[in-house]
Amino acid sequence: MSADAVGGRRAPGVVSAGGRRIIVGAGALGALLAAQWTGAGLPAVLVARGAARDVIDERGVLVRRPHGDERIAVDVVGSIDEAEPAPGDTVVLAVKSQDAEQALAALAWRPLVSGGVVADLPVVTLQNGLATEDIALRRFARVVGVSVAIAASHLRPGEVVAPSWPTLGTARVGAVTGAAAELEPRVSDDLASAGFAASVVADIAATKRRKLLANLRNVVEVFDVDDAVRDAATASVRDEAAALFDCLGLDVAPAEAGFVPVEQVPGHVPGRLSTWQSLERGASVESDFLVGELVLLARRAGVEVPLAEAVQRDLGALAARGGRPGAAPLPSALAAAVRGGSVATPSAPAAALAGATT
Ligand SMILES: NC(=O)C1=CN([C@@H]2O[C@H](COP(=O)(O)OP(=O)(O)OC[C@H]3O[C@@H](n4cnc5c(N)ncnc54)[C@H](OP(=O)(O)O)[C@@H]3O)[C@@H](O)[C@H]2O)C=CC1
Ligand SMILES: CC(C)(CO)C(=O)C(=O)O
Repeated sequence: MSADAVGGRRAPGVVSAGGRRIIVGAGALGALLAAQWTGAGLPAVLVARGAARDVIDERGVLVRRPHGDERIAVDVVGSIDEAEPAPGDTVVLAVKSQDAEQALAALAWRPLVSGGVVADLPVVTLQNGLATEDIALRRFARVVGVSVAIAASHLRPGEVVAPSWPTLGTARVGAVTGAAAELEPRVSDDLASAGFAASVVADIAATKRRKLLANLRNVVEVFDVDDAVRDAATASVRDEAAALFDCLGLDVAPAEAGFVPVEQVPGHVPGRLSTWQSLERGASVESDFLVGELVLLARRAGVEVPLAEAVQRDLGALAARGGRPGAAPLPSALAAAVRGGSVATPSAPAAALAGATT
């Protein structure tokens, strides 16, 4: 830990040369990163809200690992101003995509302790989907995107299951514009210090498109499906998405070999991804920025993605009525595609995106 930081909180009047990681959002990734960085001696402060803030303030972050539970005291505050942001710090955005706009709007123009505003700092965007980098760029000149793969689970305030050890997951890092290019190695090193297999990639947007294809399981598994139907349905939506990217000429990074090994943690049911976790907690879901991102791209281009549309619609409606995972059947268009075994082909022309699934 740097000499000028107490926990992650800044000692009065002192600006850290290395800066602090100001993590916004105390869920699966944010609470875990705060715990990992604090444990590794890197200055970090967690901006949390609601019950998470109170629980973490009182008891620290409980990280549940394959070899046992660990409670790590972290510096937690309730607002960006309490974090006393200063030049040299880095903002790490760990909210879901649907909360990115309000979170960044609330902090961007707050003052730094020795002049300037928070938007002068670099921001690291950890979100799945494709939208957050542009949301950040609207206010921050230096944006570094990160695509994280980790089988983390967060169902209770202040508690994260991290079922892989000693490597927690993977992190692919890329500046969104040239203005942030020099930050890439440090952000990658930071994530390595937090226990991730981290590396810099040439095209973070292409990497996030690949991750979005993986995340289509997130939005399918919340319906009432067994494993076989889930996998077949995910493949159908994924093929439609891949065809869309292809048709729009959008690069998709090559697939990586799966997860780092996932081990057992007592009481934890593996394989329930972050959208499932949000629904289970009764929280808002990210689906408008996952499958909904595909719908947006398709509508802009005047093509149809009926499977993506059906999933977005039925999942949105499920969440809006406070439904829990499994409380809705697979959308009928998707069920029909699974029964018929029909999928879009990656090279399908625009018009065929709709036809291929009927
Ligand atoms: N979970 C995982 O394993 C993985 C997640 N990701 C991605 O990482 C991103 C973060 O996901 P995850 O950590 O799972 O999300 P979580 O829902 O677990 O955590 C997000 C946290 O941010 C809080 N929050 C929202 N807005 C604010 C705000 N304005 N100020 C302070 N806190 C705020 C939420 O509070 P509240 O609870 O009050 O809403 C919640 O605690 C997502 O884009 C996700 O897709 C990527 C890879 C793996
Ligand atoms: C698919 C997975 C687990 C990979 O990190 C993920 O991104 C999520 O849960 O949202």
